[in-house]
Amino acid sequence: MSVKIISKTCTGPVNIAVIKYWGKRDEKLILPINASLSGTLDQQQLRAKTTVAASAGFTKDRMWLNGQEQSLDNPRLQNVLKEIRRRARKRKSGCEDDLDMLTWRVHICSENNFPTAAGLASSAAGLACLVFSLSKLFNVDGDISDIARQGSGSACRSVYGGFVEWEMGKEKDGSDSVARQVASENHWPEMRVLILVVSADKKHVGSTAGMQTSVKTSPLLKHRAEKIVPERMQAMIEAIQKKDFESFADLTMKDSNQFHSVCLDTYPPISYMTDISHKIVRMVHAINAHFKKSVLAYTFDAGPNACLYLLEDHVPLVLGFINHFFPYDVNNEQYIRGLLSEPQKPEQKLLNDIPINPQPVGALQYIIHTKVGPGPQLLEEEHSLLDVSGMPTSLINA
Ligand SMILES: Nc1ncnc2c1ncn2[C@@H]1O[C@H](COP(=O)(O)OP(=O)(O)OP(=O)(O)O)[C@@H](O)[C@H]1O
Ligand SMILES: C[C@@](O)(CCOP(=O)(O)OP(=O)(O)O)CC(=O)O
Repeated sequence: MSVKIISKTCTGPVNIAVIKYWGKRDEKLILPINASLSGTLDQQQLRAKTTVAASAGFTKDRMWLNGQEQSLDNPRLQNVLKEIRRRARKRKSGCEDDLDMLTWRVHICSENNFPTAAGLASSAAGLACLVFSLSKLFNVDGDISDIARQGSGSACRSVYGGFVEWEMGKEKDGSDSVARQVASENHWPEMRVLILVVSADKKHVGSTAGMQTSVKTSPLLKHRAEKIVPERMQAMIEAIQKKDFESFADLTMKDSNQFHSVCLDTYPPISYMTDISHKIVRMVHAINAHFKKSVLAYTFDAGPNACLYLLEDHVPLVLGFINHFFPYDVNNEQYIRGLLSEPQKPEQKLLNDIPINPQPVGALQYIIHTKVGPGPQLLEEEHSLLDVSGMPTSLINA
């Protein structure tokens, strides 16, 4: 007789911060030195998908990512598993069909439908999805953002949809360093996001190591955390609540610029943005100058890729500008991915006003057109990535 397997499959979203998290006050619990705020992106375009299964028949915890077995030795993954089991035990809710699932080992299988470890926040989507899936498996309810936070700081914001704040908190045990939804994905339905992928290569300094060096060496980071971010968070929350795009955009760009200034203020310095990233910055400011107001905002994480926030009405013209300054290979049918929108060619006299030379074909690899979306989703059993024996349905990169 085969041993019973209980499993859950979920998807989890990426989030892109508009007020950046950079720096920890506690490395193990992952407690930040400042609050942060992000938009959760729609899972139609970017998502992690994870199946977690528990069975008395499994001999050890195992994990597969994008078709390859991974070690679960990683302390962050261990902390997440430990914390989920602890919470399930505490709530006495870990039992299903009167079986003590909490002593069972788990199998985890996950895949991302976008490049992993390429500055597109795969860790945030992946860890939020993992924690959400485990919470469904072990019937842990209530806020799980503090568990996701222990997997990767920014992951705590991906457990909610819409616009999400990660409160810095003050407690030593991290109990008040949690994510909170500022506005749902339905609050500002016109908000769109264009991700300009400059490079999908692995970054040379990871966020974890980069922010450790910044905390140790950057006086600007200290000033930012103490003096700048608290006010900026208030202003950003207000801008979102009022749907004031200009304020939202200005704050977003200033915060991205300050985060990258902190990186340069780090010793030795860290530079994530490339020449192409800086040309995107110039293009955005030129477009905003043309409109005589901010209609477009850039933000860059720990890599060269730009994330542009804008309102739906401006997407066609902005895509037209991007195609002019960053021309693409016309044979590349996959250049603009995601939501459909026909680029609108800007008038020549308008382009003449912008003192940027068009870049050679290939400066941008591709563009993802998406919007703000909901938090993690529970899927039906038929979507499982594990078969009836608890092994991955496909061991080839899915
Ligand atoms: N679906 C997933 N499930 C579990 N863990 C994942 C998943 N996707 C990514 N990860 C973990 O996140 C790591 C990548 O994180 P890393 O911070 O290097 O890149 P990133 O999140 O794509 O970029 P960034 O944080 O700069 O936006 C992977 O090596 C893996 O350990
Ligand atoms: C630049 C950022 O994207 C940094 C993200 O850092 P991580 O959350 O990846 O770092 P760890 O907590 O060490 O896992 C800014 C942000 O998302 O707020």
